[in-house]
Amino acid sequence: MSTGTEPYVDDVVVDDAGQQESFLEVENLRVWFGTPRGMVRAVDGVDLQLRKGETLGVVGESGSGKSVLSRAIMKILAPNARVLDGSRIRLDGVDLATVNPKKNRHLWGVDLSMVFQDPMTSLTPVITVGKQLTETLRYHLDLDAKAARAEAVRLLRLVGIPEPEKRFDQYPHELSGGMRQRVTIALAISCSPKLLIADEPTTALDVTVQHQILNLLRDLQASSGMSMILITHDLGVVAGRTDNIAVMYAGRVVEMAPTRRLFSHMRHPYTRALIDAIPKLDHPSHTRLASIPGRPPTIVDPPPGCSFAARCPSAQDRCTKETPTLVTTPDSERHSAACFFPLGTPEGDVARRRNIEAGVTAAGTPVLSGVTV
Ligand SMILES: Nc1ncnc2c1ncn2[C@@H]1O[C@H](COP(=O)(O)OP(=O)(O)OP(=O)(O)O)[C@@H](O)[C@H]1O
Repeated sequence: MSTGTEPYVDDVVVDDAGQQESFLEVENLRVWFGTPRGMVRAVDGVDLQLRKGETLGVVGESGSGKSVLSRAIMKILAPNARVLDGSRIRLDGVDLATVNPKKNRHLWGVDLSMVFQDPMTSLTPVITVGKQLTETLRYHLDLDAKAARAEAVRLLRLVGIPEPEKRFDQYPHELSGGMRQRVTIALAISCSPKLLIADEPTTALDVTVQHQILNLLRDLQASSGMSMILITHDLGVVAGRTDNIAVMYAGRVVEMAPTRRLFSHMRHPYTRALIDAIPKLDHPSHTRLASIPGRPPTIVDPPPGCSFAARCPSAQDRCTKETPTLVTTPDSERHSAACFFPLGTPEGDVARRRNIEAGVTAAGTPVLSGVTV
């Protein structure tokens, strides 16, 4: 596995072609939750960009803030959430903080749409599949009953539901889990959203159905040109299906890069640990992330320093005192990492080698056996 710094020809081409404006811009987003234990810093200074028609994968362990990030973009945060001053989310040039509650209904469905892990979150159990679709279509697109029915059947067919006329009159519980998720996708795309957020859309499904649903999302994205954020624990899911990947850890993005580049030139030791934990890279779409030794840090009043320092084989004294920010890599302006000792740099390689030889990091934590330079 190369962690060298030489630029990839493909990546340079992507960079050159990538001068178009960002469609979604998230800037210094901080979402904290008031709890009896203190302030939970679920999202703590996230910067992201997504261009029109692109798919961004957001990957990280449980609790890293992926869902809170997507809910902040959708403006559906829990009541105890506090979005801190200075946070900014712009969609197609519009600052979402300036969209008033009345206009949120237009935002949901027409501009932004979401597919959740559990289809029953988005489907109402006591209303037929067809009625749920036609109500959405009539509300947002002002279609009459006949046109809405025809469009609903077309959408059910588009998402691969057999005998859509028959399914139209069925209730969600009469469908399999995979079919229910197809219905939620039909609902989510019914008003041609500009951005679709799919939050762990296949976690509740068996492997074969997972593939079908992910491929369906990919095909719909490609044919419609919408932008998509695919949130997952599963690096295999994002490996073949995204343009860029953002790796999240403890409420922050610690690395962001074009997908191929992230796998070949990862800079952050956490990204490397995630990739190393995959048993078979040649079959990534079947592979779930293995857990990384140690536990993510507390996000209630976190100590100073890099949040990954206690688990990081490259950690130095500095990492426990100062918090690294995302810095663009010298060889690709679309690749950034938040690390004082990035992989593939002389200082990063020296730090890692020294720690491995000593068996302990300068931050005082043991380096586990099996970790390589
Ligand atoms: N309403 C809330 N009140 C307090 N803490 C919350 C609330 N919602 C989320 N959190 C906390 O915010 C952190 C980030 O949660 P989030 O659901 O975004 O993680 P995630 O990366 O999506 O994890 P998973 O993959 O398990 O869903 C977690 O520590 C979670 O417990």
